[in-house]
Amino acid sequence: MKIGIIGSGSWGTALACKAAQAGNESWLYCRREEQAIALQTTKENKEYLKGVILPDTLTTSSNLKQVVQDCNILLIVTPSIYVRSMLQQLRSLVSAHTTVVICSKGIERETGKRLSEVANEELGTVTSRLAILSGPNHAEEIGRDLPATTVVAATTKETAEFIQKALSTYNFRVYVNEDMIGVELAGTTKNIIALAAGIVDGMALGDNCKSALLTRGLHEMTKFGVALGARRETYAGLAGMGDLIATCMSPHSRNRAAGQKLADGETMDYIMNHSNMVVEGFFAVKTVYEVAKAKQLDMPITSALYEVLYHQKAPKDALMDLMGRHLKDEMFL
Ligand SMILES: NC(=O)c1ccc[n+]([C@@H]2O[C@H](COP(=O)([O-])OP(=O)(O)OC[C@H]3O[C@@H](n4cnc5c(N)ncnc54)[C@H](O)[C@@H]3O)[C@@H](O)[C@H]2O)c1
Ligand SMILES: O=P(O)(O)OC[C@H](O)CO
Repeated sequence: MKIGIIGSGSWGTALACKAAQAGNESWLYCRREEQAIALQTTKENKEYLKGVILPDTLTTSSNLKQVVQDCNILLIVTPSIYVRSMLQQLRSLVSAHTTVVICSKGIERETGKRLSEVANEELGTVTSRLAILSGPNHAEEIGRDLPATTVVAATTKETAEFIQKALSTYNFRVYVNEDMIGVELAGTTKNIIALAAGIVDGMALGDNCKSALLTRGLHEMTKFGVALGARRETYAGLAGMGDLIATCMSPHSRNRAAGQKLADGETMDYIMNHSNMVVEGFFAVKTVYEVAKAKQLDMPITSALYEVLYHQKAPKDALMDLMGRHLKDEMFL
């Protein structure tokens, strides 16, 4: 099978390695021709996934048509802010037999739409085979072929199982889940909690505090997802709790690291302008905050982080406000 990967950052590169390892013809699209040539000749993506040797069955190209033509599966792995414009470029190249899988984690900033909704708007007249892939997946570890799992949810179970078979390897176990909304929103909202987890680490608030943040964070993620049509059970699975743990605990997480830098006194503007890597939680917090407000959902951690990131509230004041909230029943959604 031919698998095209759109986005040659760390996750796109790691997924391209997996697609090749699973026995497929793997085509990685690079926006810049010099990057495509560098990756092909050095067999390494030094900028985004240093130290991972690219397999010989992985081809890089800056020619979008060459990558997309006759693809059975197309993985979309750009940062969420570029997904719509990328899908618009793909519309004339994708055919009815192409399965399009969104692997980015986020929701559209301007509209609050899920990326699979955006994909349906942009490609729905061309293909109905749309899917989401999400889970506890640090590119650095998957690139090194450490054992990992992920979840795929699609418009039909048959489509999800098709992707499952195409991408699974002896060390990469792909599960399917019927809840597209939950898989997608869990992957988006865990980045918000990961930013907060980095602040907790940076302020040395301790393990009790961090585990409280993760637990109450999962509660808040679930509340948001269920209000938007997700299934509660999804949040106890790999795309929910699994990814929350991976992102909040890992030294690889860019979201967690950004939170830690904030606690160390760097500004969010500085952090965003001094990294070539995407910090999705920064965008997600604003959009999720606005959607939650419109739906009158009480999202205290998201709201606190929104104040810290967008209105320069001091993290210690946000913490005091969270701890001083009215006392309540733990399970009340
Ligand atoms: N890195 C991971 O471990 C990981 C794992 C799972 C999901 N994701 C998700 O995958 C998505 C991509 O993240 P990443 O980590 O691969 O990216 P990255 O941070 O490693 O790299 C940034 C990417 O943005 C691309 N880019 C920059 N400007 C662009 C533009 N104008 N148009 C299109 N692309 C542009 C760059 O080419 C590069 O591919 C994100 O939504 C992220 O949350 C990442
Ligand atoms: O490095 P982060 O924080 O973008 O997280 C990467 C993945 O989403 C972890 O599953």
